[in-house]
Amino acid sequence: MSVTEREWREENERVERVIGVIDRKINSLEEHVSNVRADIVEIRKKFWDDVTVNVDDMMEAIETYASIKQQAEVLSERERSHRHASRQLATLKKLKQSPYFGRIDFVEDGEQTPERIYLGIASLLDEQDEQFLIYDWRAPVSSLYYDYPPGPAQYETPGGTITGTMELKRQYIIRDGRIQSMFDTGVTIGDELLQEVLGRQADGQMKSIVATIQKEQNRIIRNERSRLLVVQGAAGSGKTSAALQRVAYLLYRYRNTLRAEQIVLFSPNPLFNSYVSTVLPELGEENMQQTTFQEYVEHRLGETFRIEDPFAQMEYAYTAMDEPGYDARMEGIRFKASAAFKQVIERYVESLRQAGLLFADVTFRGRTLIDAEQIREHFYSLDPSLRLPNRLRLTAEWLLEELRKQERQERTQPWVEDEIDLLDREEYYRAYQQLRREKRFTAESFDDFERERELLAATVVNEHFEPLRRWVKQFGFVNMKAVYRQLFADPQYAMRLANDLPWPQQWAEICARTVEMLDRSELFWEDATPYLYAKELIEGFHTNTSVRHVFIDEAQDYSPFQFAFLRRLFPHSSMTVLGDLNQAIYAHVDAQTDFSPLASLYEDGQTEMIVLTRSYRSTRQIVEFTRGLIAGGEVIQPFNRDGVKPTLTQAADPSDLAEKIVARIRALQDAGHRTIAVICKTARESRDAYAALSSRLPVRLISKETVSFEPGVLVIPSYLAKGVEFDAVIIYDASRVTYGREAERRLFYTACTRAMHELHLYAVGEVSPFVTALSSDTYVTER
Ligand SMILES: Nc1ncnc2c1ncn2[C@@H]1O[C@H](COP(=O)(O)OP(=O)(O)OP(=O)(O)O)[C@@H](O)[C@H]1O
Repeated sequence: MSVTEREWREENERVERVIGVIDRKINSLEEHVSNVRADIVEIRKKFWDDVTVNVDDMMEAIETYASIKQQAEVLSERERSHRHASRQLATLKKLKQSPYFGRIDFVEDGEQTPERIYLGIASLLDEQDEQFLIYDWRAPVSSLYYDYPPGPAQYETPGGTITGTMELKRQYIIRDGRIQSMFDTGVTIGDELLQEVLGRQADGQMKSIVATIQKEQNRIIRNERSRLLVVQGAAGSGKTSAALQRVAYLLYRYRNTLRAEQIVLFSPNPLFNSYVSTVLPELGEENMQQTTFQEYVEHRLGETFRIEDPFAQMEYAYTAMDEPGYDARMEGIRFKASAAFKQVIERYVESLRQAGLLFADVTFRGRTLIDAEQIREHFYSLDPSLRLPNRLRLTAEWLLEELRKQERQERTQPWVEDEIDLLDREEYYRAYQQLRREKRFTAESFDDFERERELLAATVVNEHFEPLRRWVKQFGFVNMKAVYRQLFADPQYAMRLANDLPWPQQWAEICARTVEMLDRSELFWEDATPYLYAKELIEGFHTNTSVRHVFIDEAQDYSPFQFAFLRRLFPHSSMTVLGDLNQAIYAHVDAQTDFSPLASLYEDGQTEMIVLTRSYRSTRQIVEFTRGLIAGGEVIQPFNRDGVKPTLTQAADPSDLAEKIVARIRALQDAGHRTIAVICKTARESRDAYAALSSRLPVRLISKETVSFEPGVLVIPSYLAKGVEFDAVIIYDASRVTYGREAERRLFYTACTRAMHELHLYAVGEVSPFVTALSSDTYVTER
């Protein structure tokens, strides 16, 4: 629909008018900010002048305290005001560049005239603070824009449903305060704007999509009904984008009660964290907390074990096929992530209520104070109907009491004397002063040398016992490593617990490998969650009660174990879980075919599932190629953006391969592509590719330690490219040797679907059967 000249003029005038208002607001806010800043500097400078520090007299001390407190409160109020104003200023400056991106004219039922609603990244009131010049995209009325074409429409407000008719829906591209283009649209969100947005070059950072959110994505963003929202979405369907806009939405919707740090996003790797970190600031919001499951495990178990990282496990799964024990380890990886093994752990822990829990001696300076056997006897003498964590708490109390007795005896040990003699003068004096203070109100005199030695001895021993008490309070006396080891030490042990459960054939070998690792204080990645789960069942669950929303991206790579775990960790939190089962690349998810294990996490009726099948990232040609790589791919709909077909090039040998790839990269650069990724299957292959290419052109090797990437040419292992995208993707080796086994199909699919504009595959020798099985008109063979 075309927009008339008169309308163009009116719209231009409106933009100018609005920018005028923004300018004036910016000016007055800048003045305010600078005044507040001056206040803060002044208060900080005079902080100690205004308070009379006199702590000798009780009354004066109280006054001094009150005065300090008052000053501190004024200061923190000013600082808060400064932060708030600075944030507002930053948002206004963004609005000045692009005040809004959409308009709807909506006539509410019962009204005569339509209201014009302009949508932008934040609300803006006129100078009288009466009329909205711009509505925040998250305001209830704004959902009309995302959900309906012109015609009958309705939206929800806290007070109920509002119905009416949308008479117009218009979109704008406004840059540097000027309308660059504008169009009216009949369908939900017009193709033109999306074409424009999706056709742009990538710069290594994810973008906000507020102007073009699609209806089905809006359902995810504004969902408030479900405690668990599960999104299964095709590659490039906007799962991550929707998740981040949802964070922004929640921060707006619950702005009086929810803070950014109460939202946690679990991401697949640190690189991804940096990739998405700009979206929320772009929308004028603070970033949520970001972490990875690995980081959490490290935090909990890193002091006890050297834990294999998930990428090392992945590297093993895809490179070690010829090593002895490979099949057993892979079977172990799958089994240890399964619901069956989770049950084994639960049954095992249950059995420990009667017998079998293993303890550690309580030792001090190389001597055993209370041995494991005594602890065991005490523990099992407690009421067996009590839960394990409660019995441990009682045991800890008993141990602390025992320690108190031991501590008293310890004071006469020769080492204590030595230590007292070694106290430097200052410590001695401090101890002396402290003792004097403590004795101030008693009748005893403090002249007695013996008495002084006694008290110093008590202090010294007390200090040395402190870590031991802490250790007891943290249940260090449970020999958790031995408890977990016991499950594998005799292969029959766990099998007896299993009876009806599916069981791995190579269990004996799995057990032997696990024990070997544990004895070296190492933990395979596949053991990390079961170990932690068992530990928590025995000792009581750690919980984080302040977090309100947990987002799990790339959820297909989590085991049911990990989900159950996160659910317990964040008991007061809702969850948004986003994933694509076709991109499940971890060895443990082989057997998992859907997200159904999630359904049991919350009560009935609290879970909702949304499926996204439209893919936005890649051109139509790329989607038509990639969807053929997976079963059921025909449901994936490409967004209709045109590009060149993927190419397949066979090279004669590795040096021919490098030459051809270098030529391709140069051509891609000449065509204006800024981020070009040479995707390899593994880190090992990446190193080879890097060695072959880096002497001929500048390339950057991405490894698991890399924390951010900039535009340019990258060589990257497939599993680190998860979740991110590039203008052009080169598959370094699409041969049968590299991508031939069924287990490699999803890895291959994940790698190919990272491409936005161009996809080029290379192979030395026989081509991967995943490609040759495709219809030959989905790609072009080049020489
Ligand atoms: N509504 C939209 N408007 C504009 N761009 C969009 C929209 N939805 C998605 N995109 C773009 O499509 C690309 C893919 O989005 P995103 O990374 O969120 O998908 P994903 O489902 O998480 O993908 P994957 O599972 O493959 O990692 C991004 O460039 C994103 O900006």
